[in-house]
Amino acid sequence: MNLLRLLGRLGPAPLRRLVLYALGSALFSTLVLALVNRGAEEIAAEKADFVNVPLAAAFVVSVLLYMLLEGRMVAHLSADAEEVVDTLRMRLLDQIRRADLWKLERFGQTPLFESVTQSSQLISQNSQFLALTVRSVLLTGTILLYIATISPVAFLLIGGLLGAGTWFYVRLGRALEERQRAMMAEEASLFEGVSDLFDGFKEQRLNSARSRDLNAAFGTVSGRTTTARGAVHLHTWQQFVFGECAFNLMLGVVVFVVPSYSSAISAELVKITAAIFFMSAPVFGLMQSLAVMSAAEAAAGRMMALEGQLAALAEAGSDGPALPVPVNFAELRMEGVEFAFPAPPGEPPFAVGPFDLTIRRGEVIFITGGNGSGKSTFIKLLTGLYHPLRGRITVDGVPVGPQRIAAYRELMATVFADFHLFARLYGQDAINPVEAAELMRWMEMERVTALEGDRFGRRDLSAGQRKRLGLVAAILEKAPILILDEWAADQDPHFRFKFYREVVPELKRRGPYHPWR
Ligand SMILES: Nc1ncnc2c1ncn2[C@@H]1O[C@H](COP(=O)(O)OP(=O)(O)OP(=O)(O)O)[C@@H](O)[C@H]1O
Repeated sequence: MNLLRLLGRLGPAPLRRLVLYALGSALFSTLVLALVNRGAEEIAAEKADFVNVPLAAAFVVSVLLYMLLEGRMVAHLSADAEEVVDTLRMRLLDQIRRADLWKLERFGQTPLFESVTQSSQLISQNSQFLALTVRSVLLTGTILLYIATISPVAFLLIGGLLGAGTWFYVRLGRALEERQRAMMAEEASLFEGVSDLFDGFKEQRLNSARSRDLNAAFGTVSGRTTTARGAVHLHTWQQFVFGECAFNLMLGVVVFVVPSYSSAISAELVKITAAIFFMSAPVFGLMQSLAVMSAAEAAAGRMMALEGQLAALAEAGSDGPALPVPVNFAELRMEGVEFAFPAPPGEPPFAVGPFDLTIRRGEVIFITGGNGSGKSTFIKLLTGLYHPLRGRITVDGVPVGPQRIAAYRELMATVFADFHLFARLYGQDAINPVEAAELMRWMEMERVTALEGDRFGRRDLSAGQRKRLGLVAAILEKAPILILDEWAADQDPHFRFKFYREVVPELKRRGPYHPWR
């Protein structure tokens, strides 16, 4: 069981606690049944109405203890489930954070979004059903043992019938899992469709034919999702009806068939029948919770599988001890650096390099080339985000291997062509407000927004304005190397002129550490 495996990650205590509470609750629940049977037996024997006070008191105490243990079990399990989901979610986010860019780009975003949001929510919402499952299994077991004390033959018979019913039920459950997997795949396509609609909202709004066509494609995916969901609901219901019929059949066999063959059972038939009725609560509860929990089970399986897949996205050699690179370096060198994207079927791969290049401290370098010539790919290689297939990068002659790559990247502040402006300037603790205000003025942004602490007041800005904030943030990083990918492309003619004639020369003159005030 994936959920139990997941819970086991917190150590043995939560599982032990779950089983102990469930066992206690099952024992007191069975005691309630035994006391009711005993009371009924006494009334039948005395042939008179009377209250056996100690028996009634034991009954009340058993009910109270059963309720107390049940409440404790669910409370602990919910807290443990939240903890384990939180731990796993943070681990997945950590793995994503430290993944190799190139491998992550190929992996895609959909399974990551799904796991971090939908799957973790499914597990949190349905954790109490795990408690119900464990308690129901144990309660069914303790009632069977109670039946064994009344009649071993009935115990063997009911146990055998329950075993056979469970076997069929589990087989049906496997088919349900298949249908759930198909449903999840359709839901992932639906999710991609919604993302597409948002990303291309303007384009579809401007062209009615495109909008209709998109809607038709969306309708197909939505229809397939509905069919897949319908199949899951139908199968869940069929499985439940099968379980219910099988249980009632068992009751019928015990009451109508067995007495004709075994006088041993006939004598205790009322008590056994009462026990079977009592057993219906945990058995139906179990069927219900298994049906609800199968989605959470599958979600737990997906999250744990994703953990394994993300482990494969980790950067090679990133686990070793981190080594430094010279921060006050004189030169950075690319020696025979080559890289290639895997080729689409029937096409040659796109390859760049070999690059042989020396960049000296204080130099300004422009990289030019046509669209698709590989400028951004080169920058990803230069920043150490992509790893060369061949060749190496050195800093003052020190090769940047896997153990120095983290320190090497720290040398760079960047504004990529598709840069992202974070809600906060994460990682910049000591922002000088005077410097920040001066840079905002230089970027002609002081009337638009301001840096308030480590946040820009507004982020709903034009592409060119956002790039100017990106440049402010990058300069404030005070890294030895500043890399700007098509920075001026989004700027108006006035600021583009200022950028090339004033900003770049001034950045070169001052260097990274000169205060801005
Ligand atoms: N993640 C990727 N997977 C496969 N191929 C890619 C990937 N990223 C880029 N490419 C391919 O690499 C080539 C170079 O892309 P790159 O973005 O480096 O060009 P560029 O010079 O920056 O172009 P532009 O001036 O248009 O921004 C393109 O043909 C592109 O299809």
